[in-house]
Amino acid sequence: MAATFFHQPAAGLYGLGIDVPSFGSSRIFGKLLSTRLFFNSSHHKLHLVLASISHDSSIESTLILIRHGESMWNEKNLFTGCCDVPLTSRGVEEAIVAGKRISYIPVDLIFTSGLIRAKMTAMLAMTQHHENKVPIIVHDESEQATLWSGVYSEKTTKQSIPVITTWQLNERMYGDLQGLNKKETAEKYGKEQVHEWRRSYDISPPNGESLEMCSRRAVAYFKDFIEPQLKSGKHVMVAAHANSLRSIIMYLDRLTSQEVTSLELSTGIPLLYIYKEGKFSSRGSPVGPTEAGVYAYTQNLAIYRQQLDEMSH
Ligand SMILES: O=C(O)[C@H](O)COP(=O)(O)O
Repeated sequence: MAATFFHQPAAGLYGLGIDVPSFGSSRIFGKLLSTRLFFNSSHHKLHLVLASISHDSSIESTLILIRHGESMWNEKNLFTGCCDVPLTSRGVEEAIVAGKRISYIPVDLIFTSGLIRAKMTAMLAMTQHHENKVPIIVHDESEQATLWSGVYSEKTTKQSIPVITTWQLNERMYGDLQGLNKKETAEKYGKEQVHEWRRSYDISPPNGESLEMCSRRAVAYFKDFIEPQLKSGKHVMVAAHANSLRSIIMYLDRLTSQEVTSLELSTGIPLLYIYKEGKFSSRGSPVGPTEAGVYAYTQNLAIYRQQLDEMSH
């Protein structure tokens, strides 16, 4: 049995992870049952999370998932994976348009990958939000980094949105394909082979991560750090990548490994989910700054929007 302590101060989460080997299994070390004990400092509550979590039926929270805008390697049609390249000017524009589309959807907390294209997308999108809160990247890589980035005004803190960056939401590691041209690679290895590397669930590109491997870290992170926030009523935006998001959507929409192969995500299109009574429901994508889309609004979102409008008049 192994116990690990972990913390995400910005998310108000401290945890003790205990891995218990499942006895009786022939692969005794192969399967682990994970128990987590969470201390949610913002709510001063201790949560023991064992397999399932009790649901507060009054809580409704929103989850926005957004793939980054066009990157400079998307434009050149290169396999990018974990290479850290910025947005093109078109990608910047996409992020701003995405921001307009979600400008009336509440955001209390932002998670991004560790890669600049996702961070840029989140920050640019938030410049359009009607609540005018300031997204601030949390630096907790060392004690000193935490100390030196302290904010000492309660009022300013209330007007801020913590942005938590984490490698677990990074794009799948594309192995030996990183930096290669997608079209040329298809010509060299055949369209079918390349399609298999790009879209199959459990086949990995040479020396890279399959979607299944990517989902093991991205979905685990989602369950351990993002879901508890939604369950406590926080509204969350996640800015990440085609494949880390495909794996999270596979989990949220309960897609099979077959169904996920045809899931494609465009750059810069925000997707909205509502968390309520222990369930996630997809509400599609908000259409624009003045229109949320027929399926997007819940009553709570409509009230939030009305309050923002009243504040600005
Ligand atoms: O990493 C990349 O090249 C893209 O962001 C995603 O690529 P894919 O569509 O080949 O999975």
